[in-house]
Amino acid sequence: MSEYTDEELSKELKKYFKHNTFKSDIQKNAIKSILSGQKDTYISMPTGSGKSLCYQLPAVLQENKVSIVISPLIALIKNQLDFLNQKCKIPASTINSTISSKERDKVLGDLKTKTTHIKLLYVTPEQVASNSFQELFKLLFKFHKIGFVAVDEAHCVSMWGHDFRKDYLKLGEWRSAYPSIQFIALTATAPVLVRKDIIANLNFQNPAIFQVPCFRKNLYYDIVYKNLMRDDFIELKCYIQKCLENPEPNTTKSSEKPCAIIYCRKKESTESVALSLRKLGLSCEAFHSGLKKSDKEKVQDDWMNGKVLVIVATVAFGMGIDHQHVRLVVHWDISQNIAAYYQESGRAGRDGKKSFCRLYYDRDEVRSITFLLNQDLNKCGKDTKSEKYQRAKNALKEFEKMVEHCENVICRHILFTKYFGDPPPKCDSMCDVCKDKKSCQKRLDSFLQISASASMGTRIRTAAEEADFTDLYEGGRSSGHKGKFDYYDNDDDSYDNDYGSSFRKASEKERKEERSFIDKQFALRKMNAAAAMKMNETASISRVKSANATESKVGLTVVTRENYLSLLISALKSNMEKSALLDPPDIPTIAITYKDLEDIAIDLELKCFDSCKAVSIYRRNMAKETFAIKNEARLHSLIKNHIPKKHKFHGGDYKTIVEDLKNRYGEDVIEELENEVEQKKLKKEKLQQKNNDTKNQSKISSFFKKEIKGVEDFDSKKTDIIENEEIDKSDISQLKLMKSVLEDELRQIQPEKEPNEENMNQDEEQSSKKRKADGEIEKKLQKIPRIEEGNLFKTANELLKIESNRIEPENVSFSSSSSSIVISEPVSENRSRNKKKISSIVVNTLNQFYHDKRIQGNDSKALFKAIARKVTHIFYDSNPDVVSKKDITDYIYEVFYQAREGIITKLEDFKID
Ligand SMILES: Nc1ncnc2c1ncn2[C@@H]1O[C@H](COP(=O)(O)OP(=O)(O)OP(=O)(O)O)[C@@H](O)[C@H]1O
Repeated sequence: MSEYTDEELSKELKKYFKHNTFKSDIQKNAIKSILSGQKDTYISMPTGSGKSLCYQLPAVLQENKVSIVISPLIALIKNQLDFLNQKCKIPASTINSTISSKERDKVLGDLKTKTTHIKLLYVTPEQVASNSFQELFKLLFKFHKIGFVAVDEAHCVSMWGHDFRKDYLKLGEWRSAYPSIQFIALTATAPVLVRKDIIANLNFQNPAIFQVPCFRKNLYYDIVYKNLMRDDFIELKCYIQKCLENPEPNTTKSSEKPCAIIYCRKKESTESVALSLRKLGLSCEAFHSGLKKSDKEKVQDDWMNGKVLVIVATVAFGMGIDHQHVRLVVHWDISQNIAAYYQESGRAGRDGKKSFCRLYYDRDEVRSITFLLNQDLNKCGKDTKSEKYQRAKNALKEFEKMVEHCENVICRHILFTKYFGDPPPKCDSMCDVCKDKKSCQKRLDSFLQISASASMGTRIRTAAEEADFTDLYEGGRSSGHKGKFDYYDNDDDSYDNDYGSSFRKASEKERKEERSFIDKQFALRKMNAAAAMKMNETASISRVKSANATESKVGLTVVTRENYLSLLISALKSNMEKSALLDPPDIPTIAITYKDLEDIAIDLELKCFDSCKAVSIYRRNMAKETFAIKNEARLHSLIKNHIPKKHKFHGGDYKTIVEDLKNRYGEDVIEELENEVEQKKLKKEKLQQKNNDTKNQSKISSFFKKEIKGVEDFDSKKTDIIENEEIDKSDISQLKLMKSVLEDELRQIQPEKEPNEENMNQDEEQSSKKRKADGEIEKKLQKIPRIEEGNLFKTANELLKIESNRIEPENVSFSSSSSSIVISEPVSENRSRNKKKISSIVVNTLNQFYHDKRIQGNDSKALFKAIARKVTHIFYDSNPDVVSKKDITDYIYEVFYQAREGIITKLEDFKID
């Protein structure tokens, strides 16, 4: 190919494309590099920056040669051909199914003649793979008719690209067969990983790389939390109107009118959003794959020509659509990853004028997407190395990055520069964070608080909800939280026409009545929506993982799982608060947020869910976990070892943390927190002084009330502190008491056994076997809080000694299937022996609760006995031929749990499923 001077090149640009200058130096240099014909070329530029010209101009300038352009979509090809043929009068064509056989013959004829006129031939990767194309290419290559091959949307080559296409992968092999042909890869701004993949997969050798920094300084980015919106569509409509304000309405051609795209995740949402906005008087249409072809074309044309201002579409819309005057791109639902978000939002402001990109965020959507991504991952089988698995895993990871960004207060442009490996941008207040960080933090805090209370089943109206969010509208209307009717008090005519003026004229009383009416309507709408969601999509909005698999455990519902999850979260929170009081950390642990506790709980809940086959076991496991966490005196290991997802930046030395806290919460916060820590230390000292106080509770219900109170106090932030009594190891009287309780109990529930030499020897021989079996219980019981090591085992061993005199150990064995101890002897054959075994397990398990002061009061001994007797009888009377030790211990855990929850208040309430 020939070398061109800048001047010559500019002339050609003007001649063929009517542009006076190149859009950027990168565009010009990339074109020059291609024209020099020496190297494969990688071009990465943001959407709208004129990538196509980089190959179109060099293709046009090559005499008697055709350049092949590989493009993923027929629709994209059609757009390009319309542009080239109609607007630029450049001969370009395709040979796909969209053209008639006559046209096809014409194209092939032109390509095969001595002088070829067609400059660009567009094909899909699937066509490249076809024999007919391969033959054609071979022929053209033979006669030196190939200019170069351009691979458009080259990220499709990379497994990590958001649009990966298997057929694109085959291009690398094909490319290797023609090493002398120059290849060009073009993609919108791609992350480093994708760039490396493209270059490797297309077998590029030492390519020339042209990459535009991803920062778009004319785009203003912000995030709005849906749960802070008073009325979604009214606010959305107002914002759209604000963004589409046209300072010169009379002189603007209709095709140059400012317009907007709203992206929704689902087809149904595009319809419902479009309908809602239309009802509010906005010129708006839905666009999605479910529409008839003719309807789609009409909607797209109307939008392109300015007849329709807002198009509400799924993310498939926009690829290859060249509209210069998109002033606003709204993501009504969160994007699936940063690259997609960048590309989609980047369709705004192609003309370089200030434009807006807003993302509306809520956790329900996050849950749905996470659920779907997890489902994809689960479908990939167990081969974690397979490409499918890796892609699914990566998709989940990429989505989590998006979520992390939305729940953080960091410059919105930094999200992109970091992702694409560019240096930090000079944002210059072109995002909500850089414009007003404090206000963003406030909104995020409100969002998190409301999300937390909503997921706990409560709806707390916070002061933050009353905050002023006027700035979201860049001086336009407020979102309604400041004053309910600020909507109606500004001078937006379109709104006044509907409601505003009537309000101004109305008397104060009438206004109040109307306010309350509209308030109710708003509430009703939200409630209806929520109810509908509950009925139809409980699983999809649930926080629990694998929600759709819930019914695989017969009788279990997502709602039940949600409830248990909430209790788990509440237990974690309570544990964190309690442990902080008992053992205040040197630095406040604010890095752990509600979201982190939720994450921990979700994983734990999933473990319980996955590991059990029956509902009852699930319930018991969950109860056990909750109970154990709630009563752990020290910071629970799950919290301790948790790496917070969204506050990673809290890490570092004390100085960094303090700096960060200052930035986030202002100067005063450090002093406040230090005082708080001081007070906590004092409180701890006081507590330790008090720790010998015994409580006067003689009834189960009064003891359990203590626990219930803990839950009730959760929201009011009072912490119910269970004394961390250190039981002295040499406290013989304690041991004696336990021993006497046990002996007493055993006497009550079974006839005294006469020791004889034979069974004494047997006991001796097998006592170690028995201890091993019971080791499993001990392991489980270690989870019960406030039991000092040594002390517990001392006591347990004491108890075992007594029991070993009474139990026939040969009948106690590990079951291979459940690893629980199974008493395999039929009850009918030896009922009294089985009773002993049941009672010993019951007593042994209960003992830990007793020892841990879970059974307290004036007559705790009697209470202990009563519970032991009751539980023993329940199992004995249920008369199972095979009773699992695990069943018994699980049941006891559940009894305590249910009592704490107020389900059991007296012995008669003890039942078995
Ligand atoms: N030098 C130039 N001067 C003026 N306009 C230009 C120039 N180069 C390209 N354009 C115009 O810029 C717009 C965007 O170009 P193009 O569609 O090639 O961008 P792109 O980077 O390929 O975007 P996408 O990634 O969305 O496909 C088009 O309307 C194109 O005609």
